[in-house]
Amino acid sequence: MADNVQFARMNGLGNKILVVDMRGRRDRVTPEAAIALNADPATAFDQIMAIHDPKAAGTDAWIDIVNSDGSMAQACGNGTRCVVQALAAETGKKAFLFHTVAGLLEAKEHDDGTISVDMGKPRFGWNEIPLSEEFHDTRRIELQIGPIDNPVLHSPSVASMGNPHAIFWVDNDVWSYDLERFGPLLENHPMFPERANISIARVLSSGEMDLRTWERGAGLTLACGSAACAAAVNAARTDRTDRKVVVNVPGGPLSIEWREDNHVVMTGPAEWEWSGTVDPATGTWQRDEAQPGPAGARAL
Ligand SMILES: N[C@@H](CCC[C@H](N)C(=O)O)C(=O)O
Repeated sequence: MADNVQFARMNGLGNKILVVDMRGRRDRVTPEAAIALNADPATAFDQIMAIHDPKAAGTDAWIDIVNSDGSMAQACGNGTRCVVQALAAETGKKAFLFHTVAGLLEAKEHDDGTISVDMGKPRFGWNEIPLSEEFHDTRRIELQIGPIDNPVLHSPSVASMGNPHAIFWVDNDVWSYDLERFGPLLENHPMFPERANISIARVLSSGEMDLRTWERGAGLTLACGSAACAAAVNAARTDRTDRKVVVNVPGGPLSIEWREDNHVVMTGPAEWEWSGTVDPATGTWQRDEAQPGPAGARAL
């Protein structure tokens, strides 16, 4: 047990997150540990957010993001809010600058407990997402699923929020689509050489939409923050909505603003559930009944 680290089980609108404290260590959470943790119903998760020592001056931490299949992700909006809440509870700080493989992320906790994350600038180039085919206009690409003459889902908008997203626009209730069936087919479609997060979006008004997401490397989720950002920017650039929208994901509403400086800011809640210790090499874990969590004191 000497090699164990603290972790907190948290969620961002139901997106299941394990925040793992890897500060002061040189090793990383292994894919084997991630797969073992996900196989246990008590610790099953969508993403691990592993907090490492900062690698650059002026930043608070380096964050590794691990999907439940053990693969690495470049962005996780809901997980970032969880990291902010955990570190704010530990340090009393309200504003943070994180470093991830996709770049720098500014985040802050507000007085009402909600957390905003500047998710950076969206990228729309076909080779930035990336796609395997050249498209000059990624607001609507040729891709469909279902019968060839009557596709169930077709013509998505695509974007990178650091990670790849495809947004399929629908007119009907987002729950009337079998995302559990079509999600994995589209996630692994040859169009997406690095796979993709697949979302179904229904625009309700110029300021609101419903969204369901099949996450790359994690499957069906109650919330995907980067998908909400990708849906919001694509809705705005296809004139479906304004640049400031509420995105209703199954876990609740997220506020997304695509600012004039091209940065996308996501605001929403984070929730601590319980804490424990885990071996980052194997995933062997133990619950710590004494940890009070953010409302009391330390979560990590
Ligand atoms: N839940 C996340 C996104 C997770 C990453 C994704 N599965 C990927 O591999 O890109 C969020 O809240 O943004």
